[in-house]
Amino acid sequence: MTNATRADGSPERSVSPLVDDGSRADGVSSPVLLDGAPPVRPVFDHVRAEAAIRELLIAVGEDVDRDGLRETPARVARAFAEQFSGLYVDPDQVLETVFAENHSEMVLIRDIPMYSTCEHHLVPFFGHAHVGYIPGRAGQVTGLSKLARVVEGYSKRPQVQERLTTQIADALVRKLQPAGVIVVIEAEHLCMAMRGIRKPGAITTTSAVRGLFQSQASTRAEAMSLITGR
Ligand SMILES: Nc1nc2c(ncn2[C@@H]2O[C@H](COP(=O)(O)OP(=O)(O)OP(=O)(O)O)[C@@H](O)[C@H]2O)c(=O)[nH]1
Ligand SMILES: [Zn+2]
Repeated sequence: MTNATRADGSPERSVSPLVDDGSRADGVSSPVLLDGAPPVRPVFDHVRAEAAIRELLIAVGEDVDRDGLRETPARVARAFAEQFSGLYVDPDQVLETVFAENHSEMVLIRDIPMYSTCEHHLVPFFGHAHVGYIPGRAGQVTGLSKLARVVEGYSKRPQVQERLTTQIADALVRKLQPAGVIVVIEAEHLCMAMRGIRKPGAITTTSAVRGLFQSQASTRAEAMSLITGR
């Protein structure tokens, strides 16, 4: 990865920001921090994950050699690799697919199912993402599935809901140069439901608005009425 800087002195993104730039002395590749994004590793270390899960089961007092648990470390490692698969892709790259449709009105996908992992407790938070944008002057739109793919790429990481919401909005701004972006996420956090404060059913709503959705209350209200169905 290059360490170039922009004219204003801020760090330049490398062309392929998910490329790692070296290894630590212990042979573990070093994470790369990208503008506040979580550390990005080039590959999931299955061997290490399996060993760690085995240790965790021993720590809780389980017999890791009993029938039901023998395959569990490998299974959980595979499950974690899937849960955190967004660390190994660049969600922005899917937004390279654009069409010149000369469409200048709002495009909004409501109720995109979303599953992520709370980075504080490593348990799921899940719900729905609503993602909308107003094409920029060029009138370019992206593929509808690509909006859901961006949600997928950023949610399959250790996350907090606020950062997830912001990252999706900022990716759309970066790649589509739209006139406006709105992202709303509604989610239930299992760390608040199954443990701790134990409030199942409590829904957290976060939003990130950019451009016209930020500057025009009527545009934001129109999007919100489409999102809430009211
Ligand atoms: N802002 C924000 N907080 C989150 C999110 N997910 C989990 N949390 C909170 O992170 C906090 C971590 O608090 P700590 O006091 O460090 O951890 P804890 O002792 O396990 O806290 P409790 O959950 O209150 O038992 C908790 O208040 C969680 O509810 C998120 O997406 N956004
Ligand atoms: Zn949590």
